[in-house]
Amino acid sequence: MGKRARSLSSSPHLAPANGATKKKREVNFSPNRIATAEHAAKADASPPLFQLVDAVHRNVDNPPNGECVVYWMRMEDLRIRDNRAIAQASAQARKDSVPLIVLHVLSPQDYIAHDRSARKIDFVLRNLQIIRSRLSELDIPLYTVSHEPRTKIPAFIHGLLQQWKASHLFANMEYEVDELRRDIALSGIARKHGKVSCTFLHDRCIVPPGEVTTKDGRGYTVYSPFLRTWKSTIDQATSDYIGEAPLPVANDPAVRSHPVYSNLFDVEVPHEVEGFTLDPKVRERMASCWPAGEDAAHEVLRRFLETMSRTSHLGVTDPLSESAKMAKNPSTQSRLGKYNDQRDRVDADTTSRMSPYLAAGVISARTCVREALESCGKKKVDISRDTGVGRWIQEIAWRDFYNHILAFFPRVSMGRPFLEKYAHIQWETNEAHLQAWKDGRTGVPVVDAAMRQANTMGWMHNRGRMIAAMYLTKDLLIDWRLGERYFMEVLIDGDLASNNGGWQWSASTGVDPAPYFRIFNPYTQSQKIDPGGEYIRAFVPELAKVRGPEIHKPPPALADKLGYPRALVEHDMARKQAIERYKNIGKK
Ligand SMILES: Cc1cc2nc3c(=O)[nH]c(=O)nc-3n(C[C@H](O)[C@H](O)[C@H](O)COP(=O)(O)OP(=O)(O)OC[C@H]3O[C@@H](n4cnc5c(N)ncnc54)[C@H](O)[C@@H]3O)c2cc1C
Repeated sequence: MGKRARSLSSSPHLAPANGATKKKREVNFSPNRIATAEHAAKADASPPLFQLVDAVHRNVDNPPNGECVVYWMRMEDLRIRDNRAIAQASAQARKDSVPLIVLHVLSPQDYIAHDRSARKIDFVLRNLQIIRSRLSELDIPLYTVSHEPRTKIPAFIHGLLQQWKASHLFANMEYEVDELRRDIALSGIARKHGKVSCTFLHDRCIVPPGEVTTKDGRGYTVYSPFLRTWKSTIDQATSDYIGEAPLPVANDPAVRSHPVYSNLFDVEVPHEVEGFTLDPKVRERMASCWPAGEDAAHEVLRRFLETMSRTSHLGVTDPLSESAKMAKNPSTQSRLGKYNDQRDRVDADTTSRMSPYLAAGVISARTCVREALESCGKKKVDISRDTGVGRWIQEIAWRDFYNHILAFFPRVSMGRPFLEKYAHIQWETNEAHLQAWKDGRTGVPVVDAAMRQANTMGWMHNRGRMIAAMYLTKDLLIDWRLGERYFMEVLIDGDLASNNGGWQWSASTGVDPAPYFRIFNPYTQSQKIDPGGEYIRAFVPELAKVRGPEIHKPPPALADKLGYPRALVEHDMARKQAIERYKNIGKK
């Protein structure tokens, strides 16, 4: 984050709904939340990604012989398969006939600065535990270490590299401002000492930021032309963009008796990080809804590609619990095959639910696209609006798009609206309304079902996210950043680029946003995405017995009788007020 101009006010600690057992750790650390317009403009003028790319070009070319190669696995990188940095690190280690060491740094201050949810940290640890044992089978140690303060991480890493006599470090890039600046700092230290070559690779997106640009080299800010160029870029070298990176090769088992490296095998992955402890019941529920590990991620994907959707799986379920029904013709009948028509329905598992795995890098976006195309017998990337696979790949392209925005316009990760003119909208500061929204007690059933789905599962359907976000920002006129932060605190798939993109779209402050005057009517949305009310009944038990259209908008007398809250605001009035507020920026 950049220097703070002001911080956001909201409830001082995590809402209990997210399962964190206590207030975030008592550390003397208060990250800056909102940069000034000047700092944001400065970052946009010289995006740190391009400084890092430049630093990589000025890397130490021929480092002195070392005794190991290090791969630094980040929290969005939690896999061994199809991972470019570990593949290159392994190739370098083989070339130099030295062992490969894998490093993971837990950084609690970064978790606080980025509003990481305790659920996400738990998911990271669960995945690391599996990775550790997989790597151990290859005689590769995974060394997990916690470090504070976060500003000292570059020097700390460099110290470790020296201690281990490493010649090379490889890592996949993270596109958030703080992380880019951290890597630039490490590159600088390494160059100054001249002993270690640090290589940062593009791996998160299908097409790296910087490769899909307008004719004059700028980042696209509208999705449709981005998508067309994205596809034509991939078509020029499909296997380069979606081909699989090789697996790492096993170390010589002699590494287990090395005086220094042998000890690294003994270091276990912790079961929790202080301040991010989950209530045991929530932990169990998260582990059941989101089983960790690459095998689980691949199986979740396989089922999406080959099996039919289930109404029994609209909510809290183990995605691998019962055998899903195989589609006779997967390319038209599977969840992928029907994605084009069914993706907006919230009353079954119509979408892939891959987001926690993609956000933590438990599976690569390349693998998802490759396997989706293979399942339909396609060789070229399909982005057609008329096929399930085409529509689904368009969603993966949205993920790329928002990452490109993050890289080209760092302001969005500095708490600033993409459209600076909206910085001065006068938001309401109604704590009771904000809390009701968080708790799923707004009195609008579809909004409440969506929020309770997030609170219970750590995940929400895309339509639910759009409706809940639009409701907070337009009906309640509450600052989108408070919603953005709450989603990060409660979701297991919290991802800065997609979350910020989604919030700024809903608040009409972002790239290619919903125009401010086109405000969702949550009641008509509800009828479209949950026509029979199954989704609402699953998450809002007060309404479990309501049948017919009243489920979408219970009359006040019925709501009172059932102990369900009355609507906080009247939608038509709220809509008019929001349009006025957006038209007259700065005025209440
Ligand atoms: C307000 C708001 C907040 C959001 N916050 C997040 C977030 O923190 N993390 C996150 O991963 N996604 C976020 N999204 C995007 C989207 O809602 C989720 O990616 C999607 O619901 C995940 O479900 P799925 O895996 O079944 O998606 P599918 O429909 O199966 O799509 C496949 C994948 O494509 C990507 N994708 C799909 N839709 C989008 C989108 N609109 N923008 C970017 N990528 C997309 C995701 O990686 C997803 O897993 C947000 C959207 C909104 C409107």
